[in-house]
Amino acid sequence: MRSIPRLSGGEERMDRKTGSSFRIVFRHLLPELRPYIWAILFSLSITGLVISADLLQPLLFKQLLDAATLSMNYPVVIQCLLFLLGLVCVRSVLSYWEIFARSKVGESISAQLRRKTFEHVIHLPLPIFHEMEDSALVHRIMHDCGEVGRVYISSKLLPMIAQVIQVLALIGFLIALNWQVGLASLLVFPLGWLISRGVTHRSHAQVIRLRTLVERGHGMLQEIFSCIREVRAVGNEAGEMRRWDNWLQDYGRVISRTTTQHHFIRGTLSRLIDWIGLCVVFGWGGWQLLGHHMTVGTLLAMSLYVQQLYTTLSALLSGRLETIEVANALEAIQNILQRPREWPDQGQQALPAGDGHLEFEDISFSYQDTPTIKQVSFHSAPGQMTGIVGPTGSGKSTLMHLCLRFYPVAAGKILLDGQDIAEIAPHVLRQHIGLVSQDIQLWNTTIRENLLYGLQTEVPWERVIEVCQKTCVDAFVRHLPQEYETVVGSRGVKLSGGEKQRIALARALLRDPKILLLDEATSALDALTERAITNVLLQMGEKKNRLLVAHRLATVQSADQVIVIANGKIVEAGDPHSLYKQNGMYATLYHIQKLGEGVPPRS
Ligand SMILES: Nc1ncnc2c1ncn2[C@@H]1O[C@H](COP(=O)(O)OP(=O)(O)OP(=O)(O)O)[C@@H](O)[C@H]1O
Repeated sequence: MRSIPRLSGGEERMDRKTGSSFRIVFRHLLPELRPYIWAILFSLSITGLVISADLLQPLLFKQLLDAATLSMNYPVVIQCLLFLLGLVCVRSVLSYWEIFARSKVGESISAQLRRKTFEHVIHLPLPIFHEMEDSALVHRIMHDCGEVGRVYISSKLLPMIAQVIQVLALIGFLIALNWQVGLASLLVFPLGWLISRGVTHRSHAQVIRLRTLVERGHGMLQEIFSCIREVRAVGNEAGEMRRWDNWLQDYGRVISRTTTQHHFIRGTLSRLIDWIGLCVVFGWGGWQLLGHHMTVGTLLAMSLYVQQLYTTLSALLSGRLETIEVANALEAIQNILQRPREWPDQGQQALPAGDGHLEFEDISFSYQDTPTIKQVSFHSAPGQMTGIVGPTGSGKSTLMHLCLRFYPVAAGKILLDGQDIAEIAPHVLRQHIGLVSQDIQLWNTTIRENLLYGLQTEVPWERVIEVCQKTCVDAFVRHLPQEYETVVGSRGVKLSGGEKQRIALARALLRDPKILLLDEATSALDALTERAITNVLLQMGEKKNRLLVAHRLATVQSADQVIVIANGKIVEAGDPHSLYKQNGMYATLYHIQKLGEGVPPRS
């Protein structure tokens, strides 16, 4: 049997993270960066110009001060001042374009990653959606992909490349101006690097914990808001508040530690190194100045270079934390992208010729390791209505889902017009099977758009109205202020259960499928509406193959055959009348439901 792949949760994934974050980032990011190579080069060349302006500035100050203090050459002073003013203006313009180019690359990569991940996720097999929280998938696509492109690439990675070049150039300038003072000022760097390494190492665990916490917080909120009726109904607002308070406490603890460490590296530590560096320059430089081995201009230029150097270095060092974060985000995205898709376009691209003859041949299926369907065999022909009844949890819905290839069968075959459905491409198969499931999902849009959702061909509006009249949709829609343009709310919250069922039924019929699968599709309807809809289903008798799961035996009274399932096995099968006469499970269910107070169904 094909096993259903497991997708590990956030915590599990974080714990097994090893190796250098930089290696992970580069391995996963290089292929994403390739299409933007020209934009990146453009951005880097502008950054190069900005850095050149920054490097030129202390030299101009040196020139200015030396001209003023040594030779009293005021025209040179004025020239230097004007040049400095021009340089600041040019640098500002360049800086705008630098940020623009970087943001463009970052945003484009975020969009590309989001598209790729969404495209992959939407094709993942259903079991993955059962195992993974929706909020985790949303977090991957919205937060992680954004973090990688918008935050990391545009604000960290591209500047980091430039910063490395800038550091090398600054060291060169310092040594060129005065190699002894220059080298001495660099001695502070290893100290800063060691401290930052220690802090970063400790921060790693915090960063991982923070990510997991944020994801859990999103999941909790999503769950509470989507179950708000249940929360209200049992009056558990205070309980949810306590849950949320606990989360806030945990989050507060971790975020304050992470932020402190982050600011410690960025602020305190960098300022400390900065100060020590300046002390070295001014101490030794001042000494040299007194001995006339250095000019005031050189001392000022060196102090400005040292400041630039340590600001750049601290930015580089703090980038390590973001690199850890983004490595985690990239691993999480890869974890999804590596999952195999749902039988990618495998199988025949056309249905076999036929009217929709369905045959279950010795089907068995398990969710994980729990056998759910056990050697089920039956067939249903076009024009037939097959009722499927049985105790709750016996596997009725699962049978419907197997028809749609939501899961692969473990043993046996389901044949559609003689062709094993495992050989038909899922999207082709599903175009010809209409499903109305127990758990009806409507989109937060108009009734009209919900009715037309997913239709591959244009359907005339008259046909839509005709179907809506038959399925009793039109009757209630006409009473709504905006009729078919009424927005139904999130998951159809503004409609009653029965109204949602009618819309779902109309939507399935509009697809004009060969096979119609109705899983408790009329359970929320009143007896009169249910009868009206059952009549419609009966009228479709000449063409369609209809499978009807129902708890109310009245729903399957007119079925051509009824399959009774218990514990994943067929225990009885036949037409309703003969089943009743067998005095087995069907008859027991029948009596329990007191259908007609013991009057047998029509023969
Ligand atoms: N995604 C899933 N993962 C694991 N087990 C599942 C999953 N879906 C259903 N099951 C289990 O499989 C069994 C059959 O479920 P199924 O929904 O097919 O029953 P059913 O007969 O349609 O029930 P009901 O009449 O209550 O709708 C149940 O025991 C259920 O708990």
